[in-house]
Amino acid sequence: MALQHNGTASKLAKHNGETSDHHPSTNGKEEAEHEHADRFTFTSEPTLEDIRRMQAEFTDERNWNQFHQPRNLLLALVGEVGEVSELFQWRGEVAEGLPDWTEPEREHLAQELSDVLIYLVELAEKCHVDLPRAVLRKMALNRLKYPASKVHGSAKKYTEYKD
Ligand SMILES: Nc1ccn([C@H]2C[C@H](O)[C@@H](COP(=O)(O)OP(=O)(O)OP(=O)(O)O)O2)c(=O)n1
Repeated sequence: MALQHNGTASKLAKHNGETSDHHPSTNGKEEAEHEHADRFTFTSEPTLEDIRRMQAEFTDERNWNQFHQPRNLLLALVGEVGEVSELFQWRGEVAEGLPDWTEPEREHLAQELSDVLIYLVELAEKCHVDLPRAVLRKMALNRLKYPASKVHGSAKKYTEYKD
């Protein structure tokens, strides 16, 4: 299912029995503060492993594995990030949900972000990084580096905190 830009996908995901990621919090107040009634959510599939497998099938069918070494994939990834940047270029700040964007513009963005994800997943595969596991480890590190009680409401980098 295509991802949608407003509450629709969120409601649809919930309607389908899917729930968004839940991170346990220590008390109900914190929970209430973090609760965003209409926060956008993804559908749960395909997983990153599904995407890895589908892209592997795509490249195998075309005998393109010979071109998909880590460095080439990194360059392809950066190129696609550039294409995402082009869509935002010269527009000024853009509000969440991209309210002023046309449907073709939204679809173009969805395609370019998908290209980024596809190359990112394949780069991780070719570097033998188990991306879903790695992101859990990294998020755990981020939580340690930026304790909510210490940094709440501040966007300073962790090196800027005196302690
Ligand atoms: N050697 C290639 C070429 C393409 N693709 C796949 C992965 C990307 O999802 C998409 C990239 O295709 P293009 O290079 O044609 O880039 P765009 O789709 O962004 O087209 P354009 O550059 O015209 O916007 O196709 C791939 O895996 N390996």
